[in-house]
Order: sequence, then C-alpha cells, then structure tokens
Amino acid sequence: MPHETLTRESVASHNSADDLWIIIDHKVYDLSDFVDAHPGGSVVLEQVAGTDATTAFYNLHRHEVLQKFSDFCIGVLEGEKPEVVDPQPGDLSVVPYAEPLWLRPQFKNPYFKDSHRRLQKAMREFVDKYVKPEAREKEQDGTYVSQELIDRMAETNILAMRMGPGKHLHGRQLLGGVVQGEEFDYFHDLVVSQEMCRTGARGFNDGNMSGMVISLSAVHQWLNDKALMKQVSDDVLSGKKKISLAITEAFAGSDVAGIRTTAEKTPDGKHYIINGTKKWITNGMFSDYFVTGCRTKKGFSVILVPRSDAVETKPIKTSYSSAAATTFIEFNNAKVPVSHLLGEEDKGFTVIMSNFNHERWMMCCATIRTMRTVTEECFKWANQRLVFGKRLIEEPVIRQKIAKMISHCEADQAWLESITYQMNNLSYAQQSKALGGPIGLLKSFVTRSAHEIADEAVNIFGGRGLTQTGMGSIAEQFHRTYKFDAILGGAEEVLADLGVRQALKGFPKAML
Ligand code: HEM
Repeated sequence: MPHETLTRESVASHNSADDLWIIIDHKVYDLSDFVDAHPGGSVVLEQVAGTDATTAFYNLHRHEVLQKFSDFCIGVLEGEKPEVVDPQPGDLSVVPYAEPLWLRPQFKNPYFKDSHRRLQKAMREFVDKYVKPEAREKEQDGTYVSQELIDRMAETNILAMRMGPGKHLHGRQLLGGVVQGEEFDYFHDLVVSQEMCRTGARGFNDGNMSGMVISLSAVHQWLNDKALMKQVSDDVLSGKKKISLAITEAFAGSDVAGIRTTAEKTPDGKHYIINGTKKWITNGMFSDYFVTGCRTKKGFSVILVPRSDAVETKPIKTSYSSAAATTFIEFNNAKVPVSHLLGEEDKGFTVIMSNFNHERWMMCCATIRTMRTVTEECFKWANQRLVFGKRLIEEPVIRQKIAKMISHCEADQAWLESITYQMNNLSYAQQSKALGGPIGLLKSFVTRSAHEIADEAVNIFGGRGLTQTGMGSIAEQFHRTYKFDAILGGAEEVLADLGVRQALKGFPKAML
C-alpha cells in the first residue's frame, strides 16, 4: 500500500534501469527490482522510466495485474487521487451491462427478493475470495479441484445449494444463514449458478463438482434403497465422496438408446454385473460413485456403481482444461447389488429425462452469465484501447458489435428468468411435461448467442483474442470453450428439435 507522498519532479529523477520509478493512476511504482522480470521486457519500462505511464499501462494490461503487483507501489502523488476503479472481492461491476438488470441499482425486477440479493452478495464474496484464485491456477496446470475448496463449499452448504431447491436443504444454514433452506427457490438456484461461473476458468468450472450436480439429483429422486440414498447424499454433500454421471459412450452421445454398456443379473438375482465403456464423463477421474446408464434385459436402466478394481478411469484431453477431469471409463465385470438400481429396471429413460431439465437450465444460467462477462471485457477493452489515435469504441463498427453482444445477453437473461418463474410455480410433474421443450429451445438459442458473442469478442480483441494470457484471455478462453455448452447436456440441434417436437404434441387437430 502507498506509504509516501511524492511529487512528479521527484519521480522524474528515478529514470534509469537500476533506479526505475513510474506513475500509474496517480500512484508511484518502484520497478527497479522488476525490470528484468517484466514479461513485456525491460526496454519498454526504461522508455517510460520517471514518467506517467498510465495510458501505456492500461493499453496493455488488465487492472488485476496492478492489484497482483501492488507491493511495488511506494506512494501517491501530492494533491492527487487515484481515478481508476479498484474492484474488491464481492463488488458489483460498475461497467454498463456487466451485471444483469436486477443487480443494477436504477432498475426494478419482479422476481428477485431480499434473500436473493443477500445470497448474491455472499456468493460473490465467496467466489472472488476462494474459488477464483484456485480456478485460475488449476485451469492452467490442469490439476483437480482441491479438497480444501470442496470442504469450504460443504461447510457453507454451497454444495447442497447447487443441487437446487428441495428437502436436502431443509434445516441447513446456507452461507452463514443468508437464506433459509426451506425458502430456497429456483431464483436462489439461478443466483448460485450465475455467481459460481464467474471464475474465467471454464474447464475448472466443470471440474468443480459439476458431476455431482447432474448425478446426485437422480440419486435423491430415484435410488430405491433409501438408507443407501441417505448415506451417499451425506457423503457427497459433506465433500467426503465424489460422484459423476456416466451415460455417454463412444457408441452413443445424445442418442441414449444406442448405449452398449450392459448390466446382467447374477443367477441368484442379487447383483448386476456391469460391462462396457463410458466416454466424456466429467469428474470421472476423482469420482467414488458413477450413476451409470446400462442396457438391461428389456431396455435401459440406471445403476449406482461404486468405484472398485473393476472400474478403470483414464483422462481424456479436450479443448478445455484437464481440471474438468473428463474421463474414459471401463467397467470390467463390476459387481453391484440390485439395491443400487435407480427407479425401475428397463425404465431408466424416465430417470434420465427427469434430470435433464434442471441440468440444461443450469447450463443456460452459466452460459448467459459468462457471455455477459465476455461482453464486459470487450466493452472495457474497446473503451481503453487506443488505435489510430483514438479509442476503439469511437469506431461505429465496434459499437455495433457491442450492441449485438449486449442484446444477446439481455434477451437471453430475460427468457431465462421467465422460465425460472415457471419452474418456481409449476409442480414437478407439470414442469416435466411442459418445460422440456422450452428449456431445450432456450439452451439451443443461448449457445447460438454464445457463438455470436465468441466470434465478435475475438474480432474486437484481435491478436489478444487468440492469446491465453493477458488482456484478451477471457475472450480467447470463451471462443475455445463455448462449444462445450452447445454439446454437453444435449446437442444444440437435438434440443431445438425437441422444442419443436414437444410443441407439435399440443398442435390443434383442426387445419388452421
Ligand atoms: C506496475 C507496472 C507493471 C507491471 C506489474 C507489469 C506487468 C506485466 C505483466 C504481468 C505482463 C504479462 C501480460 C499480462 O499477463 O497481462 C506484462 C506484459 C507487458 N507489459 Fe507490463 N507491467 C507494468 C508496466 C508496464 C509499462 C509501463 C509498459 C509500457 C510502457 C509495459 C509494457 C508491457 C508489454 C509491451 C507487455 C507485453 C504485452 C502483450 O504481450 O500484449 N508494462 N506486464
């Protein structure tokens, strides 16, 4: 932190490679010991030694670089005050359109109440303090979410909240009591999803227990052995055990009917013997349980398979970080008691389908929020980047691009909130019947928006949009990874088709 009051004259005399001070935003930085370590080289620093380098700095660096190297700051200038906004953990962004409408102070919203706002604030602080730093690190080195972070999410009941509203939240203190488990609704769920994904680390986000989110819900609802259900739920929500959903195979992705993993009953009828492979299983590398789709005698069934010597897991390299723990699994005569069956034998489609609405809706929450972060990055960059002697935003073509990006974010968020309202007010049975189509259409539209936004973002950032570190890193990552949202949880075209096919079921018989 600044501890001296200095003058521009005194700074000017520190202008050599050995004794190098610069001014950034009315503060003085002593870079003498950093010159040789500077990733942009020593020459550029020597060129600005002793001067005000604010414009040069912000033309090339994210503000967080300055926060990271704040120890170099030795003082402030006499009679001057810093002007650049210095965001702190938990802060809302002040950049226009960087927050959804309900979080902007000048607007009203019919859906969000005080408890949603309290939860949003607490979640943002938690994510900024504990999730973001780890996420950025793991995204780079490809290692898995730490047990320390999992324990923290378990203690605060974030793990339990991520499963959405339900009995599993009753009686729990959520993030120190900002919301009661009994009042937790789908708008709280939306808040948790949209805050969790603000890490700028797409692979890590999936690595951070997303396997649990899409599989434990099926265990809660469908595992017939209630004592086993409670034990698995307690173990997972307390962070002791990990779980993932193992449906897709090399043989079958969205076409669940084509899967080849088999579950055959032993002659005494007490066990299933499971054989086959699974591909693209998120979190599989560190999972203790696999909610596994299998072919049984007359159809498709879902069975909870614990890790054992008969279950082998290998990492799959994908275009996002290995931190997601994307896995190839082989079941080689894995023996599981029949009490591990979810729902009825041969009627596993009901189990899987009932899970899909929430999973797809959650993916929409995260994609829309990430699109907004990318739009914010572009808006900030266009506003500060100088080209041909003026700011990028002064070019009408750039403003057109930003307008398009903002419009996608606002439209998609409004549609999402409207669907969330339906989820809050329809019974589970009504939701299953009526919302599959609309959520499918929403997800397929959202990932088309993501496609547009990724495309524009890279063009706005230019070479930086192709570079994994520095100013354009968020845009680069989004462009590299947005397709995960278009494929995972149901491919874009399949979901669009589902939306229309479901609508056709309600089509009037009369010719119109
Ligand atoms: C407190 C002062 C500074 C710190 C802590 C700092 C730190 C960094 C860091 C960490 C990077 C790597 C890129 C990134 O991750 O964003 C970088 C790149 C760079 N820096 Fe600095 N820097 C400082 C001041 C300056 C100044 C004043 C200039 C120019 C006059 C400059 C020119 C550059 C250049 C040209 C690059 C390469 C940018 C690119 O590849 O796009 N730096 N700096």
